[in-house]
Amino acid sequence: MFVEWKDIEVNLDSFNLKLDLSINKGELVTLLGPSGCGKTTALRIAAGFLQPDKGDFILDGINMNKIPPNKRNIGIVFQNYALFPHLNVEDNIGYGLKARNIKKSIIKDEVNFILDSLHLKDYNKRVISQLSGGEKQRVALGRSLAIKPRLLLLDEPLSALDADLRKRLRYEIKSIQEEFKITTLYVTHDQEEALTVSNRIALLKNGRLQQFSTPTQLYTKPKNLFVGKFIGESNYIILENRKLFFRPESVKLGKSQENSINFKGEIVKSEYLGHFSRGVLKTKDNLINVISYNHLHSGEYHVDYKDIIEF
Ligand SMILES: Nc1ncnc2c1ncn2[C@@H]1O[C@H](COP(=O)(O)OP(=O)(O)OP(=O)(O)O)[C@@H](O)[C@H]1O
Repeated sequence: MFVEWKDIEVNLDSFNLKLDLSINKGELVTLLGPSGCGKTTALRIAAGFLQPDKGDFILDGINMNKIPPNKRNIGIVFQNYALFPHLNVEDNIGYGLKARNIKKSIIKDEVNFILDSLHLKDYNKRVISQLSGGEKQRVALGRSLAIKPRLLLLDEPLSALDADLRKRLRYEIKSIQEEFKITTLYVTHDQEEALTVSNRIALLKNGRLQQFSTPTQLYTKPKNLFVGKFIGESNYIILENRKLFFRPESVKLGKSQENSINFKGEIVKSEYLGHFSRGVLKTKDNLINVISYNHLHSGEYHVDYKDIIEF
């Protein structure tokens, strides 16, 4: 394992985090979960801003517990940029290299390479105050990449940006992360962001890891109801004393003969969204969310057993 939170325990006033988590080299892992679940706490342990009460944080085989933040060679990007306003773009990106007394000509080449990768070619002399939010965030990313960190920590890096820009930048972050092959811990409370950028997602609730798996596994094979409901849309109904969980897209039109549960009902709510429709099917006992590529209408529906999880 390249990065490891090993038997970590943190006790804050009214919060307790227990964490065992590891990241492979070159992997992007997202910490996801509702507000207050402990995402930032886990990240602060990695950065060295917080000492765990128990356990070890290990990076590349070395126990980091006693190593101060500035000696860990970890890059961090926060949501609020934290750039130096009095320095231009190239000096911001080259800052960490200059502090390491690296030759000017080497810094220049490195900064240009990074600017190129971040689609910020020729931005060298631009002043920070005149950049857009997205550009500032790319410069912040560039500054962390320049020091060739062993681990990159991204703490809600896109939350200060508008929805469109967030979508564009998350793809950019992913492709840069892959290009630089940089091991990354990404913290977000946005499930869509987590699903699109991650190799694996660690979903936390109240300081406990609920599931650690690929986005597909998390969506299709949630280990408990919390995970199932947190990711995507879902149905959870009780039928003949059985608690059944299934996704709206698993509800299919028509009656099925075998290995499925049949419903008969009326579509009481329906939205046409172009390439698909979303609606609510009212049966005798339940309201069931339905998503379909066809227009929705009242009648017989079924869900195959293979698409149902019993919790
Ligand atoms: N220094 C501290 N002293 C006491 N309690 C703290 C401290 N820092 C954080 N907490 C508490 O620990 C819990 C977890 O906080 P944390 O910031 O890790 O959550 P989070 O998952 O990052 O939430 P958010 O998405 O809102 O940022 C919260 O209940 C918070 O109030």
